[in-house]
Amino acid sequence: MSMIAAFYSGKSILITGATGFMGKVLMEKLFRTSPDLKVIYILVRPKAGQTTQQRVFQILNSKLFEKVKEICPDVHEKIRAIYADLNQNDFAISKEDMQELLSCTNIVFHCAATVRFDDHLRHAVQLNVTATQQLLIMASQMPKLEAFIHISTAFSNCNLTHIDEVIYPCPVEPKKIIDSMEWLDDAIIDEITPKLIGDRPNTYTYTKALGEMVVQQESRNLNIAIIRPSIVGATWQEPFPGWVDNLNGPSGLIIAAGKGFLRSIRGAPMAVADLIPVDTVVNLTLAVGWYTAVHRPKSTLIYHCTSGNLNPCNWGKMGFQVLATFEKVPFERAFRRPNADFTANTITSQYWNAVSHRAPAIIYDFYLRLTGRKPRMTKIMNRLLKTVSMIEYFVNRSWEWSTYNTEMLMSELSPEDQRVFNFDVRQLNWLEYIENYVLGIKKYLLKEDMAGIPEAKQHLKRLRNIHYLFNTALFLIAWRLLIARSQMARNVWFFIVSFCYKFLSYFRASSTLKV
Ligand SMILES: CCCCCCCCCCCCCCCCCCCCCCCC(=O)SCCNC(=O)CCNC(=O)[C@H](O)C(C)(C)COP(=O)(O)OP(=O)(O)OC[C@H]1O[C@@H](n2cnc3c(N)ncnc32)[C@H](O)[C@@H]1OP(=O)(O)O
Ligand SMILES: NC(=O)C1=CN([C@@H]2O[C@H](COP(=O)(O)OP(=O)(O)OC[C@H]3O[C@@H](n4cnc5c(N)ncnc54)[C@H](OP(=O)(O)O)[C@@H]3O)[C@@H](O)[C@H]2O)C=CC1
Repeated sequence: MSMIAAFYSGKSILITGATGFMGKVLMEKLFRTSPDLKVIYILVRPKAGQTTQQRVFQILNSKLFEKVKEICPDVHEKIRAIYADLNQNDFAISKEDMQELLSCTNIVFHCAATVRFDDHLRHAVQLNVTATQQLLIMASQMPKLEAFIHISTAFSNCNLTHIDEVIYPCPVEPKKIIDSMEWLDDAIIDEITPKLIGDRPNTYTYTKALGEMVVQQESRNLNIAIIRPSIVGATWQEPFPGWVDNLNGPSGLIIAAGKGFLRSIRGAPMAVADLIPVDTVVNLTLAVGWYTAVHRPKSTLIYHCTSGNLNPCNWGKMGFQVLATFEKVPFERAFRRPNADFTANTITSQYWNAVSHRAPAIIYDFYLRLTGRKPRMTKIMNRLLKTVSMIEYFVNRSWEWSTYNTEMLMSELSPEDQRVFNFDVRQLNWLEYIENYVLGIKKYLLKEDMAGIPEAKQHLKRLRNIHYLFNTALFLIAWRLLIARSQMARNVWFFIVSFCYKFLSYFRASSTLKV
């Protein structure tokens, strides 16, 4: 019997960010392994014309929850969606709902965040810092609370190269930042943002670091733990391999590469690609929830959920395997044949950006214009290159995260818990994982049918022929122009032609002699 699964039975659990990538997988695993849990409260806002109830309905009817509905048929009754907006005071939660949350919650998992790299500092602070502070204040009024688990990121201290499982202070106190965001106007915030974030690359990593400081400062006598995952990718094993539902992290770039838009990137092929499957993060999170509540460590423990030090894979190998999978299961209607080249050299990368990304987009838009259609490829390419510029920081460096606490926790688990809540990334086979990831993107994100693979392969063959034709035509035109303008080129040309002629004559003569 799993001790962790048993621990969550009968519990009332509050999850923020449950509609997000990680939140959904967390809920799914909880229901699948502890179907006897009492209730999961989720804080949800209406979005894209959907009410909170409609959003929950959509999640429960997705492929991800198919197994759960067999194991826990009353799952609909065990989810309590509470209307909430984490940007508002008291999260805009009604008095009755707040009362219920405060009096019943046993465990809190705080997953909600803005993960946009370029979010305005005011908004990033509001969600990643102020909301965390407010949630902790709420938590301190929960008499039945056993553990508060905060999800941060392994990149909150990406300005360092070796990162321990400790909280590193930021120069300006989070409280001061929160206060200043209330009265400074946007223009001034824009001006001071680079100074505040310092040697971090974006507002996301900076505000996640501030969020950790807030957790430390507001911890009072709560049992708190912080989890720091690295780059979260598709599921490894559970509930099935390759599940993913958003474009964050590598997923969007794998699509761009598979569709032939993105063929090269400025990145160090030997740098560690610290990906971690989302189900691994969720298993660790649930194990940490159990450990924090039952063992009540004296101080706030931080757990790194990373792969690099235990089972490293680099970007070059990853790109190679992604490309190999495209050969077997290509994406449909590709713009160009896929390539996945990581080049550390800035000039080479700029060259490929011009030749392999911008020029084809301009040529295609020209063709669209000629055929009376609206040009769009240059716009798509600009957006893509903006995204690429934002992730370049992360694919040109390697980090070392110590994992003492995570390994200590692993050793505390019973063999059954180690199996059910497996977060031992040493068991991960990267080649298999990446192949399933690409397949998952094709099925669950692009919603492409496997029956379309022969046609997609045929399309790639046509693209290859067009590529050869185009290159040959380009070469001939360039050569013709060169010959017309330069005596030297003409001499070279006549030399090559006469050499070929002589070679052929010799070959013919020697074969006649033999007969
Ligand atoms: C040839 C080389 C490629 C080879 C590929 C195969 C090799 C193997 C794969 C590996 C590739 C390398 C991947 C590296 C990834 C590394 C990421 C490292 C991150 C570490 C940070 C820490 C991790 C975390 O803690 S947080 C999670 C990460 N967060 C994110 O990923 C968020 C990123 N997104 C943003 O910040 C914004 O969305 C931004 C800035 C990219 C775009 O903002 P903008 O306002 O311009 O547009 P949006 O309104 O947001 O979207 C417009 C449009 O773009 C689509 N889109 C959104 N995000 C992405 C994306 N990541 N990739 C592609 N497309 C994206 C979005 O859906 C919109 O489309 P519409 O059609 O207009 O709706
Ligand atoms: N994905 C990754 O690679 C990594 C993620 N992390 C961390 O993991 C956690 C989860 O990330 P992930 O699931 O990927 O992120 P998502 O962007 O998929 O999910 C974010 C969640 O936060 C919710 N949220 C955002 N703003 C509000 C708001 N104003 N009110 C209520 N809810 C809100 C979103 O709700 P809605 O659906 O309404 O927008 C969504 O449920 C975050 O803390 C992130 O920092 C850490 C390392 C890597």
